[in-house]
Amino acid sequence: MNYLVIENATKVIHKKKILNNINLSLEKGKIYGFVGHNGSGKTMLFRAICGFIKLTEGQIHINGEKVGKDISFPKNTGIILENPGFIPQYTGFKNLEYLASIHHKITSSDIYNVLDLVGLKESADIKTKKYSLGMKQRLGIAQAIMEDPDLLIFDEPTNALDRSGCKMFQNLMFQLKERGKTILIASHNDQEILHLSDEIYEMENGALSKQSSMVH
Ligand SMILES: Nc1ncnc2c1ncn2[C@@H]1O[C@H](COP(=O)(O)OP(=O)(O)OP(=O)(O)O)[C@@H](O)[C@H]1O
Repeated sequence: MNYLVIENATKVIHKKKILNNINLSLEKGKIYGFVGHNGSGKTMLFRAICGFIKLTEGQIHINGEKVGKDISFPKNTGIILENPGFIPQYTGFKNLEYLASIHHKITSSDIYNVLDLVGLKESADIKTKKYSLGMKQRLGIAQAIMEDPDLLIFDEPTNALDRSGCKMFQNLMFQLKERGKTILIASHNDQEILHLSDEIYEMENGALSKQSSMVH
């Protein structure tokens, strides 16, 4: 069974088809790249997968469970949609500790480890109001992966990241893929998408226009 199955996903807002009959079947342990012009519907598709919007037609199943019916939001999912927001007067560590207190899955040392992984070890105890854009993005990546989710959804994950940050992200993605995670990435960085993806989907006017397979 495929891990993530999207059938006839359509979203109409003000009579405009923002998502237009999208059908996709995605497997575990692969990285899927999504490309397309500004406004082509990548973020909206990711929002639908995350259960943040209700589809006008169609359905999405994750690990056999229907989003919006069996589950409101997909369990076990790490998400970056737009620029991650954090509590400015909390340190990087405390922001993650606060978010981790929702599920009680991970310990303080897990949080320090993940901060180390994204290159924020030295900045763990600095308030996020003093973080640069790229540091906040690294913290967003840390937050998305910290509870070791099976599904990862990244919208423009390397925005504002420097070269070492992009490299860190790519290495992390390959490691997570090796461990059987399903990863969706939308990006305008063609090189990055080509390098990372097993399959690339192109979106145009809310529809999937093309698919190309890559072999690593
Ligand atoms: N809340 C909203 N209400 C109405 N229309 C919206 C809303 N949010 C987005 N849209 C429209 O949905 C379409 C798809 O937007 P979306 O953000 O999914 O594009 P995208 O492919 O992620 O673009 P980008 O590359 O700029 O991130 C656009 O035409 C946008 O104007």
